[in-house]
Amino acid sequence: MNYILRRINVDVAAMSLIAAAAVGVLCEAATRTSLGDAQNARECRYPPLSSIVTRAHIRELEENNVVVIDNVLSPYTLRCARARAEMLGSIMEPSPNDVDVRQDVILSIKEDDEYDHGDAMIHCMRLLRGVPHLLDRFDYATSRRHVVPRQCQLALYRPDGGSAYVRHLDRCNSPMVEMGLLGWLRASDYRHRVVTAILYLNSPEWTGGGELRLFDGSVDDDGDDKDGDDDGKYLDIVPSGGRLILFDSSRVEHQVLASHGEDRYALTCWFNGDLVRETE
Ligand SMILES: O=C(O)CCC(=O)C(=O)O
Ligand SMILES: [Fe+2]
Repeated sequence: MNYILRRINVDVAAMSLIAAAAVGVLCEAATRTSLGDAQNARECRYPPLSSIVTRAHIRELEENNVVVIDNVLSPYTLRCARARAEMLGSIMEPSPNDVDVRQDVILSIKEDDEYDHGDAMIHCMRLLRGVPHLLDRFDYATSRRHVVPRQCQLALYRPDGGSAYVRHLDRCNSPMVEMGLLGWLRASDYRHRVVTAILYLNSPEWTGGGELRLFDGSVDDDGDDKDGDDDGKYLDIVPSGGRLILFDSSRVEHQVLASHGEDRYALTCWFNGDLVRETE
């Protein structure tokens, strides 16, 4: 009898431990976010951006799901920001994604990092982070109540012919049943992405490949199904230095092609928010 009671106690203790551990893992997943210190659009207002991103650009973003704006940096600012990116290159690391998915190295940077990024890189971060304020000001119809992360992603694709990023969507639209509860909870930051903003820090006359290939029904007009495969039509964006691209994170599938000749740098910020229309 004593033996049975002891055995039950051990089993109950073991089950309680397992349940507590499971709850702990789920709580960690549910509360995991890099947006804890994010700001609202108004707090990130950046006046120099008002002369770069216009009402017409926001209308174009609504209509085509993408807009490309060139020469947003002066040659001097671009050179300084590029120099800063190159300095950071040595401490950039592969992303936690599967190595089959992307082969770039990345670094999360923000204005108040312990090391000073210099005026040019800070200007670039402020330009990107200022975008949601203009989305609001010009009544962007696709999403609202934007959340602006403090951090931007600096990415480097080395010109090794193999560093690329497979076709993907920046917003996670996969249902819980497909991802599993844990993966789904962990992806909460990605489930609310609405707009992607990328600023390229390469030469303005870049010829090193590394195009950003956009797949999207509404950009087909300019796209060209060059290889005739079943990928459908696409639009290739050359990552020229000083080029800013905004696209709908919930709709525009894209991939990065391999570059050659030179290191390819991109600074990216993803904005979360509430989609006004549901994704199909
Ligand atoms: O660098 C680019 O052009 C796009 C990178 C990208 O798709 C991403 O980091 O999610
Ligand atoms: Fe992406």
